[in-house]
Amino acid sequence: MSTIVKICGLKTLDTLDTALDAGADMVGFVFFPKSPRNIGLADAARFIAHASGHAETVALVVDADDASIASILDEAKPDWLQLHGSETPERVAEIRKSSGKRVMKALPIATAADLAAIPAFEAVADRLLFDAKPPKDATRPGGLGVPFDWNLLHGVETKVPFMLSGGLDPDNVAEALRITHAPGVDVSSGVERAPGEKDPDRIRAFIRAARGVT
Ligand SMILES: O=C(O)c1ccccc1N[C@@H]1O[C@H](COP(=O)(O)O)[C@@H](O)[C@H]1O
Repeated sequence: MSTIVKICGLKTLDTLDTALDAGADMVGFVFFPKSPRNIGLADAARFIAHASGHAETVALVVDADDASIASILDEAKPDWLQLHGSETPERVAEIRKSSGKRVMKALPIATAADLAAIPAFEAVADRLLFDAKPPKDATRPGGLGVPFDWNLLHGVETKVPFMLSGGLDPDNVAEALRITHAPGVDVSSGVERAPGEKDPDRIRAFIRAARGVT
């Protein structure tokens, strides 16, 4: 089956169109003010409406409260919520139930011990996202362009599908897929020319490489 590809942190209609035309399965919009990819509700609503029917749309939030989630759902209407903070399994279950949306929970990975979180989260999420654990002084929990040791995922089986992220780019995604057999990949920094500024050529190259087309 073809690898699911998500391009995250889109902020312009042009780069959204590049991702859609290149065949992205999922497109992500970041609702986190400290991120260089943070997007306003009005733009997100416009872009999500534009992408609807062409790719699944994802709203990325970090430890968001109920009111913030409600306004994203009301105005932007994404298909998925990506929970990229330190949400507990109970909070993930609550958000999934109250939103009625599919929920992807990001799990920070640095060592094999971090995989112990899988059972609690696979019971409450529709999809897991394995991302590199951020350094303690990081200003955001993801989107840092840093990979983790993909060999940690060797032989890992999950009850719900998972995606791989963290420092992926057009040059390393094929190797990451070879090692992890991930059903899907998610990228942000690796398809940018500067933080928050997507590069159309890199978006196209990433999708080609993830699909095994060079
Ligand atoms: O992209 C961001 O700025 C971001 C902010 C806060 C949480 C997550 C964020 N991005 C997600 O992080 C991973 C890895 O990104 P990268 O490819 O290493 O830059 C990815 O899932 C993004 O969706």
